[in-house]
Amino acid sequence: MIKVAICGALGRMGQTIGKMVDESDDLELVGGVDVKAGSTFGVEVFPSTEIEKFLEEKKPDVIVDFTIASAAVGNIRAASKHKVALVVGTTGFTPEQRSEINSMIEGNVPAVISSNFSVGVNIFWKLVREAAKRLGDYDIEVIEAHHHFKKDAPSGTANTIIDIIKQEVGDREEMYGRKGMVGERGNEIGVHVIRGGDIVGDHSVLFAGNNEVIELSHRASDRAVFAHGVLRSIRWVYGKSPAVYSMNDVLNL
Ligand SMILES: NC(=O)C1=CN([C@@H]2O[C@H](COP(=O)(O)OP(=O)(O)OC[C@H]3O[C@@H](n4cnc5c(N)ncnc54)[C@H](O)[C@@H]3O)[C@@H](O)[C@H]2O)C=CC1
Ligand SMILES: O=C(O)C1=N[C@H](C(=O)O)C[C@H](O)C1
Repeated sequence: MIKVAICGALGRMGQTIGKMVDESDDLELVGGVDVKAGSTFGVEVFPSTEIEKFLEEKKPDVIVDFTIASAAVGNIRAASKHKVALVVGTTGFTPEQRSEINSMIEGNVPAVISSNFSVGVNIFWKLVREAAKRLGDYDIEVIEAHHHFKKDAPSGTANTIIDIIKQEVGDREEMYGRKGMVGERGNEIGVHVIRGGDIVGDHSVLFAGNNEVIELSHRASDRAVFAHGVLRSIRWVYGKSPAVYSMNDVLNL
């Protein structure tokens, strides 16, 4: 059995992942960490101030982090110090935070980091790359929509979409919305963020040219789609060599 712990255990994703781990035959949920102590699926949740005590007592094989960027950096630091493998889904990192995370992980622990653990989104990203390779002269717009409670914008998935597009078409300015007399469109990437209701996670990319538009879209209907990818990543990362990995490694894409 692989021993699993969850940082953000009492959150939306923490609860979804915890349920799936609890129901699995080969993974054991040994505990969680959250802002306040509590319990989840019959195991203890330690307060975030006691994460090192938690790691020393529960000795997980893999720790999953779905918290908030400012917290995840500290959680990853503790896991790396205690040589615990990582699966990190938290988004909203600054470039500086991402660089610090990579340096803490390299040489210490194996870690799968992804802004989106859905298999479908990882295939969607490949389709976006193929389209961007061939439609660089089209006007490109990125749209994402999420639930009322999401704290970061644009989504980590949308940021990954933008990174992929830039890798294929070259560096372009990002234009977050438009208002007033903005004049003729420039060679920017338009980015539009929708927040409302209980939208799980929708992403679209428009390639708009003369007389045609190609639209690529992905829609998540339940957080279980992310949790499935997380469990695949837990099973994959266990025993791997220390390095930063992505879902491309887990899915062999
Ligand atoms: N990569 C992916 O596939 C996905 C990523 N996410 C990302 O996961 C993160 C969490 O999303 P949700 O679960 O919806 O948020 P949430 O707000 O429901 O849960 C976050 C949890 O982390 C806890 N927390 C805050 N600081 C902490 C700390 N220092 N230590 C431990 N726990 C702490 C909060 O109390 C809360 O329970 C967000 O960044 C979101 O963008 C969400 C879904 C899928
Ligand atoms: O906060 C969420 O809910 C999600 N966040 C991730 C992101 O920021 O891309 C992944 C998914 O879209 C759900």
